[in-house]
Amino acid sequence: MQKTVQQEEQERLDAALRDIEEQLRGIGPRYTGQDFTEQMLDLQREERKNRLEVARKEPYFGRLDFQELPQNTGVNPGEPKPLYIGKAGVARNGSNELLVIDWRAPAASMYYSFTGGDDPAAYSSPDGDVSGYVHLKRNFMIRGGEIVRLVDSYIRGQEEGGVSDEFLLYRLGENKDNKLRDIVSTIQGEQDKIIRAERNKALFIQGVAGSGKTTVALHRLAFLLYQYEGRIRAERMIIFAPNRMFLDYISGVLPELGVGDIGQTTFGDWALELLEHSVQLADPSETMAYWFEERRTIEEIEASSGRWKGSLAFKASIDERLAKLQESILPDAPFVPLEGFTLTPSMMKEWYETDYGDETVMVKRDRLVSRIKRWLESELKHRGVADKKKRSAALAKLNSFVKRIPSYTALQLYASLYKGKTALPDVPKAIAKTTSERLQAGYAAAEDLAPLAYIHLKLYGLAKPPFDHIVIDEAQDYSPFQLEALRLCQRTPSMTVLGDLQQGIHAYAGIQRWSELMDLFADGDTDFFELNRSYRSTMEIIDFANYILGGMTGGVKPAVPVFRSGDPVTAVETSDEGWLPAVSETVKEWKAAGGFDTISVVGRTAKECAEIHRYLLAQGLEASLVQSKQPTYGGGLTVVPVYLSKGLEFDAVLIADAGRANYDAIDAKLLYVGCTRALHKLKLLYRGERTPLLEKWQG
Ligand SMILES: Nc1ncnc2c1ncn2[C@@H]1O[C@H](COP(=O)(O)OP(=O)(O)OP(=O)(O)O)[C@@H](O)[C@H]1O
Repeated sequence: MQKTVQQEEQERLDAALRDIEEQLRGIGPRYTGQDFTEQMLDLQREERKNRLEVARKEPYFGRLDFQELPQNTGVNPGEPKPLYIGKAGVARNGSNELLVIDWRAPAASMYYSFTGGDDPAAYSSPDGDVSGYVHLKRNFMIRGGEIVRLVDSYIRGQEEGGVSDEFLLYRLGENKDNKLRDIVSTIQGEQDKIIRAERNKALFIQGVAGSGKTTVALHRLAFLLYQYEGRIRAERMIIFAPNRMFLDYISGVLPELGVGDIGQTTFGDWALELLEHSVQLADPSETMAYWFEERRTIEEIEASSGRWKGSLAFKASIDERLAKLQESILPDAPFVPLEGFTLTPSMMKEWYETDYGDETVMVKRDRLVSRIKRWLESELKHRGVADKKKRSAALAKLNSFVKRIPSYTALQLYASLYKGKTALPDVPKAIAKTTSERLQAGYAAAEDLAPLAYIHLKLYGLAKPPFDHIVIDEAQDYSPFQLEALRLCQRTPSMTVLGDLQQGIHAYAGIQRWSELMDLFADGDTDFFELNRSYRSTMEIIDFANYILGGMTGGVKPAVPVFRSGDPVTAVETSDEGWLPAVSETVKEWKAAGGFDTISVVGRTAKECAEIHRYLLAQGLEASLVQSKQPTYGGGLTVVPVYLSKGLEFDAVLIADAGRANYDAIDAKLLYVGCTRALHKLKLLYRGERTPLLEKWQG
């Protein structure tokens, strides 16, 4: 009897797994001796073992049959060869022949970029461009050594010749837990272009909610490490995310891709470390409370201190102050510690400018001071000055001379911008007052950290090696000044900067246009990508979210759904008394239906969430409340303020109260963020009048 495709593939999988097991058995115990060569060999064995262990779980997820065309015409192409593509490349035991090719390898790029049709496909390899025909694209889902799903998304010469989305749709239809996952088996062409984009540029990615920005950035790191092995190091890459909970949420992806050691931080934590914790961060929940717990007007947002301090105009004032400081370092009078001893200003200038050329201003200043001290010691010795009195008079003169050479910490210089004679004339009075008081109490607000970090870097430089690559997530919330500070930590721009202007809910601190950030770089050092397809939510949810943004001006781009249909979105009115029972009933109903692993009740404010949370607990529901300083997100049933839900996703979302009192016309972005967290199910309750954003919605 003829074997089915599934049986043939299962046999091949069994053989691959046997090979992998055999190789794993062949790796002996770890070397613990002192021999350096043996230690290096041991490290290589460990790396191989890690790769094999990744492969043992799921050796591959795809197969591409490729018939390479010879470079010189007239020669017949060979037979199509199957390429099995997995998370980790594995060679056959005892040979160089590849059992599985790594998803990041040049040939594997066709698996992602090939869109069907009879024309040749191509990829770039280190030996030049390779082209040929794709005959088959097959997707597998392998669990516990068994092929549980096999889908051919392209067979040459069959049907319409396009690549089908069936496998992608199947994956998108799955439930989510409390961690973001890798997507190697279903990376889409437009995402693959970003992942494989060249290294020495600042890539800016504008992507709608759920377009895979965060996921793509993480895959890009894994790609860069593979492609530029030895030239880019994991310890010199860093990911900036908005908060600790978000970092916890994304923390699974890189290990799944076999990548470790990449720093993950928030701008605040990074800046505080750079400043050696010379200042404490004021509680960010106060800022959140100010902007989100009460109503704020557009005028208040535009006049916010965060916007002002994040601006390039403020940076220009700081640059001027730094230039003045630089000029004031060199003494213009000679140093005469004793009669007949003279150190001329021109000598000091020569040391300062020639000997310490590229160092930052305070480093140069400190070296100059040490040099003056050494000069005095050697003069005293040289001229045989033994008299104690004379020596101590000379040292006293030295002390008063060097004291006059200005010395600043970042904090001192920053504080001087707001107070006293040195205050900048153009700082708005209210900003100067609150900032000064805060700094005096030993605290900085988030908005102070970019200028502080920038000043520190300009004064003292970077104590650590520069970053090889920087990822900034939710970059629409960054000010130009923040990015400028990070730019100082790199020799060449190599960044992935991603965000969504349509989710720019921290408008009091962030940007309105990407050009505000892109203009910081030289022409040719940036690239811009747009991701408009949304993979997270069903068509119904995306259409609804697009509707919310529909009334907004300013080049809003609707998200394009993948053709995945689900339940219609509903909006239900409740009375004040019936509101909390309605929230709890909905949750109970969803739990009883059993179709969702993660459910979220999204509230407008922390206060509203606390109220809902208490009620749900009293109803015997196990719910957790997300708060602003939370380090982890546990999944299950959560109650979360809408402004903290950004970046997360849930199988089902209930917007607790979409009434007018909660979401006014200016809150479109906030409601959009809340609604686009949902994968499969979205419902809104509202008390009293509906938000004007949904006034004409026919749901
Ligand atoms: N190619 C893909 N295949 C399968 N799933 C994908 C793909 N691209 C994205 N996803 C899924 O879509 C969801 C959204 O991804 P991600 O959180 O990275 O998007 P985002 O653009 O950062 O979203 P947001 O701006 O809303 O935070 C995730 O569940 C991710 O696994």
